[in-house]
Amino acid sequence: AQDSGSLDRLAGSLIDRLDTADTVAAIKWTDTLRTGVDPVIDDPAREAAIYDAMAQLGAQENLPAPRVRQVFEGQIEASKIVQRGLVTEWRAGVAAPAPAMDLAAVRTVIDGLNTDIVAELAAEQSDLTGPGCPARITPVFLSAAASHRLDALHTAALLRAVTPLCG
Ligand SMILES: C=C(O[C@@H]1C=C(C(=O)O)C=C[C@H]1O)C(=O)O
Repeated sequence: AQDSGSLDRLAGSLIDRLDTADTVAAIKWTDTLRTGVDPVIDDPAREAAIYDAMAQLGAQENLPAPRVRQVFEGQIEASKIVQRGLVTEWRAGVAAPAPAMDLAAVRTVIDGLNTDIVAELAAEQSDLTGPGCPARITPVFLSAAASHRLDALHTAALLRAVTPLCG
């Protein structure tokens, strides 16, 4: 697809997924306030389950497993950039928001967005290949970041999420 409307949809899904990091961080921080145990940002078992499920889903769309893996590494690392950044602010005394849902519920939201991202990757294959890809997609994502009023932390994380899209 050549219209940037569909790249906008992919940008929206990446930003929606990044938004979930705020909720996940607030859940983990609330646990920390209750238990005194440092928040654990990394959950390797959950990450492995995502990589497996998305590789299988991608295969149905003819997306190579290494490509799907790289894209989701980008999404997961981006989430962790936001979570670590927010926890650092909260540790420094900034008030954390009360989480709007529990971890199981937000993970269900993330699962849905993961599925959307695979479908959009498959649909946008032609826009996401070739040497012109970074120059073509970066402005779309930066303008989506601006229109969603992402702060510096979320914009930096979004760029991490965008980096592996060109493949
Ligand atoms: C979002 C979470 O935090 C981290 C990021 C993940 C992700 O982006 O999917 C998965 C597991 C954790 O390493 C979570 O724990 O669910």
